[in-house]
Amino acid sequence: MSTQPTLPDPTSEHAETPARAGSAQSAGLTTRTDDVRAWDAPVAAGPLDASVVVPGSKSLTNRLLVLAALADGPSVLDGALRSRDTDLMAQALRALGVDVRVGERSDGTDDPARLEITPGPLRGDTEVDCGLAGTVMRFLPAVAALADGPVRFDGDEGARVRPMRPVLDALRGLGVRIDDGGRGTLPFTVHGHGAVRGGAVDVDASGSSQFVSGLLLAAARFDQGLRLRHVGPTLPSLPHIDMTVRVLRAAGVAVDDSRPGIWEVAPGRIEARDLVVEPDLSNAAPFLAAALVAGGTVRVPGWPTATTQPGALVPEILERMGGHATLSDGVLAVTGDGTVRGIDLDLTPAGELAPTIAALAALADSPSRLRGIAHLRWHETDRLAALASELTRLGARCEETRDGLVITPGALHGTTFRTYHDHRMATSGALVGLRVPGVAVENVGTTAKTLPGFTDMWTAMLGAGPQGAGGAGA
Ligand SMILES: O=C(O)C1=C[C@@H](OP(=O)(O)O)[C@@H](O)[C@H](O)C1
Ligand SMILES: C=C(OP(=O)(O)O)C(=O)O
Repeated sequence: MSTQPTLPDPTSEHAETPARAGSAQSAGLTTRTDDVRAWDAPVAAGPLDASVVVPGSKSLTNRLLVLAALADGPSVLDGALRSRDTDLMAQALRALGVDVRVGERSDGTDDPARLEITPGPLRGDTEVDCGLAGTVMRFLPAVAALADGPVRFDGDEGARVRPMRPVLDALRGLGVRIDDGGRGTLPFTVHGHGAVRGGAVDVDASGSSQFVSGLLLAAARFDQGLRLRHVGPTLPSLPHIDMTVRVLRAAGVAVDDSRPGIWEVAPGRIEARDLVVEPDLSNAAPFLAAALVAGGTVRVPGWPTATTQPGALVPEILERMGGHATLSDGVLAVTGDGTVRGIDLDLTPAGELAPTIAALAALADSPSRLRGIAHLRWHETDRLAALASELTRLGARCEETRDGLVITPGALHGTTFRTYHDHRMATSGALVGLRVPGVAVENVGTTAKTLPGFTDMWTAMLGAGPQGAGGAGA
């Protein structure tokens, strides 16, 4: 059953996730594209009054690209996100024989947010660069298994510690040969032979919901379809799995999700569709949170009335932290008066919001506890270690628990805010910098993973540039 995201019962308990090998400081120290210069985060001069146009959802763009690549005819995506993660997805699909090109506006100029996708026979003997994108490394192995030869997967150094074993073992159970040297991580080779038998698999998705989504997305193209049962102790990011179910159904695929933790996808055609991508509500979060830190109002147009994005929880969370949120004519407005309240929050359904909420919590008038996010140890970096380290260096107290963080605000002072190649660490540093002078965000260019133009958008929000601009810059 696909539902609107809701916050869990505050009394629920969570199982432990083992510590990541290597600390946030050592994980993924180099990438091919990052700009390591620090960016002086601007301090808000007064209350905000801004509208911010947020580009398309990463999660929807990359799902819809995969489905379009597997569909029975050409599709057009409008409002698609163009960022490192989505461009890597497009590039990988091209390598697999899919025609993905940038479309045009009615006046004949290029429209970067319009992507035209024409499927072709899936080719092997090629390579996929996953960068640091969980959606690329978890969504494409099942697609590669349908190709006609070996597909070699690799990515950034930091990507080589992100878990892949549940996806690789599940595909093996469905008849696919994969070489990963026994590591259960990148790099690995999927030996596609044009078809996947399919059938029933058990998957422990407590480490990432993407293990489930990545198998469901291609499952209609398996000979027997798929029956996937989650067997782990916890299941993070359920809204992202609901999103997968929703986009599959919109493409005419029969999915049964009526039993909790079990998904059945019937074999059949994936219908080509022309679709418009919703704005990325998780990327909207730091902008809306800025209204609480600086006071004033921040508006985001194009806010969907019904969505499976976990960012749908942002208004409720920001209200609990002292803001006021209204949705009118598709515009979400968050107003604050500079007061930030501490919160006790189970973020199991929406772990990708944690860096933003943790930054807010460091500026609050009372301690906060974030729970249900043990799996963040396996995100772009070990986010629990990274947040604990950077918020502590700023002068707050931030301690890791077995499944989250306890944050006690303190007298904060400027420092270099280290970002560990994590786009959401960078936007969190910017948020703290609105109130704390002297915060320099290291490698702010890492925001290009999902939000190129972040620094221009941020300074525009503060009134120092065109409102809602998303153009050049980081
Ligand atoms: O399927 C997706 O698009 C995503 C699922 C989530 O992953 P986890 O379940 O690993 O948190 C989320 O954090 C990530 O940003 C995007
Ligand atoms: C966890 C995230 O990304 P990924 O899709 O790479 O897992 C994220 O964007 O917060």
